[in-house]
Amino acid sequence: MALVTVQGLTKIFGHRLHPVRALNGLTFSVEKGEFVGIMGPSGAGKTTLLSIISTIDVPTNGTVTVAGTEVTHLRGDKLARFRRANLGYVFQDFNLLTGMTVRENILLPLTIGKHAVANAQERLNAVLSVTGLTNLAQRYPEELSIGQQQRVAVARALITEPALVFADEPTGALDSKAATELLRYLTTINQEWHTTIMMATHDAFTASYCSRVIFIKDGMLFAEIRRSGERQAFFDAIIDMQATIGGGGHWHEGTR
Ligand SMILES: Nc1ncnc2c1ncn2[C@@H]1O[C@H](COP(=O)(O)OP(=O)(O)OP(=O)(O)O)[C@@H](O)[C@H]1O
Repeated sequence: MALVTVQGLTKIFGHRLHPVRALNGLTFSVEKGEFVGIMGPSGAGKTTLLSIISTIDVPTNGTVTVAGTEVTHLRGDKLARFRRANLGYVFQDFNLLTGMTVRENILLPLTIGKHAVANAQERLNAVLSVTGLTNLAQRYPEELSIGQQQRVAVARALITEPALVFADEPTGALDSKAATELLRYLTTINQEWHTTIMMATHDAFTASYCSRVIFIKDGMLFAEIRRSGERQAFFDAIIDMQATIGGGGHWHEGTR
């Protein structure tokens, strides 16, 4: 069953005299339980696409349906409730609050949810465990490595048990060891918790952890490839597709 359906999505930025067509009639869907990578050369529209599916921005035309709800027209309280119930966000720069412990940062989305959550401690223990942070819960973000900080951001995204998690360049700030670690945790979350993940990335190594990669160029669907066997073979196929799609050297190619 499709968890996400994107239909004829178009986004035009800017002035009427100088419009920038960031998305140009994109149509695709994502099944429940998929781990989908969004790739494309710089300026292809990856961030714009994720922003619209994740309800941070609105399209100029087209629709996005998530878990049976058309999200493109949600506003105000309804939108806030929908996000809290269904969506989790992981950004490149983590956005952790420095004056709060790891535990407090992770629990924050539940606190914002106004009503007390009965099984908050249970959920906290589960997300700490699945992100390998159980022994670091009382630390402050500045006492953690960059990779551990990014895992706190993942744990925070998971605390509300969202069906769908968005990650925009989640390994962008990490060295290769921390990136590999994070990707293994994301894989576990996807496979054991069946959380659907949509991840924009430039990096072929990062994308090779996905089950499917959608390539966009100039705001349009260019190709998609599915992983069927070993990760290394998928990585090679992604590299080949990057070469095919071109993009004037604007890829930050994975070399790991
Ligand atoms: N707020 C905005 N106003 C005007 N143009 C914008 C805005 N946001 C994005 N764009 C343009 O839309 C196009 C797509 O941008 P987007 O950031 O989605 O691409 P991307 O694939 O994420 O690129 P990158 O890999 O470099 O982050 C680009 O041409 C960009 O300049």
